[in-house]
Amino acid sequence: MNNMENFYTNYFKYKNNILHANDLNLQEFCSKTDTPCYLYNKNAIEDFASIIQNNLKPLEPEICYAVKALSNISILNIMHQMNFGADCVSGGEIFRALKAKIPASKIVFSGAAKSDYDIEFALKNSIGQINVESFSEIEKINNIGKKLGVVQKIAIRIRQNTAVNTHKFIATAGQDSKFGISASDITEHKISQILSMKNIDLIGFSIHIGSQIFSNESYHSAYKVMRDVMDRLKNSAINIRKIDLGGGFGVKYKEDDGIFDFIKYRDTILEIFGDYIKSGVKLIIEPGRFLVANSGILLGKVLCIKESDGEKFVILDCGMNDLPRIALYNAHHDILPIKRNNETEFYNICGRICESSDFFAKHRQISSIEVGDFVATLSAAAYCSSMSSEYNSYPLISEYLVSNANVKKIRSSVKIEEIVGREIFVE
Ligand SMILES: Cc1ncc(COP(=O)(O)O)c(C=O)c1O
Ligand SMILES: N[C@@H](CCCC[NH3+])C(=O)O
Repeated sequence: MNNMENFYTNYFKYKNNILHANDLNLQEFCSKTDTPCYLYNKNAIEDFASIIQNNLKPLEPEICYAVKALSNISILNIMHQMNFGADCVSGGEIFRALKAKIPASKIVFSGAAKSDYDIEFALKNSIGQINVESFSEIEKINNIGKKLGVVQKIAIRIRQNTAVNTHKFIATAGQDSKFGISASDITEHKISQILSMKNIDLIGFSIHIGSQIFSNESYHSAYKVMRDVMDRLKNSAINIRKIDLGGGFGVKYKEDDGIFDFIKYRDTILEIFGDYIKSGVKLIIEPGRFLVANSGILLGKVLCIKESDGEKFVILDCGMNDLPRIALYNAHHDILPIKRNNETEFYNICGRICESSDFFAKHRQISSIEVGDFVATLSAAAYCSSMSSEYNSYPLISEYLVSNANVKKIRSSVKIEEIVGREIFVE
């Protein structure tokens, strides 16, 4: 694999015109399993992790995987085996990370606003760091810390108010961003107030400007904002021990997409924070998408093919409930039939949900398919299962993990009886 690439093509390949995940024949797999389902490739995740580790080695960052990207506990345990911590945005994600054996000390709790319940859960479990996003949240943590007899380490998330080069729905910076505390509000006076709180230990700053970012300029300008705040506070009593740089590294969804330039990224960090790193301050990064996106596929079956007014429609037994990214962000996902032949056709490939935005691809040329054939939607690991829903009363689907040629189930689908069983029938 090209050291800088993290595309899926090394992990999902045709052999004798049948798509394989490593050495696993996906035609055989789909024929005997419960499609639709997701299938993730452990070898791919490990390789994508090495790309980050190798390129950022000189910085020795602590890597905290952003759990929201793909939150299955077996995936989190792969991250743990690689010595990564977890970036969580809810008590539920902290629960998952702990269940996956990630040490509490390696858990960072981020999020625009946190409930008392979640803060209490975090403090009771002695998590490593909370990235705070408002001054009122700091007071809340201090009060809960007092009640529990805990001193909580926090970092202040700095708001970046200039636009970031990515889809506007996945930017967490810009004028209308709800995330973080404005740099101008982080004054020496505020810092001394925080330092006087007995149940708070202010250990540094954090920033996260959005997701699927390729532009080094976006990182450069955000990290400069962070550095300027740190410089301005040089004479305060703050003892900076952690600089949390967030995640957001862009991945390839199609052949002609760019690749994230980790060397430029590394140089930017060294340029802006080199002196802090030299003096022993630890960096944290929080990659989510980059570690998993191209490790996974969504496997579905063709339920129906029809031609209507000259347009060919393929309808699959999965949909936007399983993979909402296309409907939400007009995202591109490659689609490959499991059995390939020499004929191609242009299809509108749709999900089975009763929404017109439920499609996988419009006018996409792929190898011709028939009813009953299996189809893979690629790059389906980041923000797919974790954002899926039971819309139209379709249960969440199974998840599988392949490692070399071995495949294991890592989540079972549920039965409709279980879903309806949560409801309370009031007549
Ligand atoms: C605070 C925080 N850190 C890390 C991430 C991970 O981002 P990505 O999956 O783009 O690396 C997110 C998601 O945007 C986030 O909100
Ligand atoms: N859900 C988004 C990423 C959001 C990242 C979290 N702030 C996506 O599918 O691309």
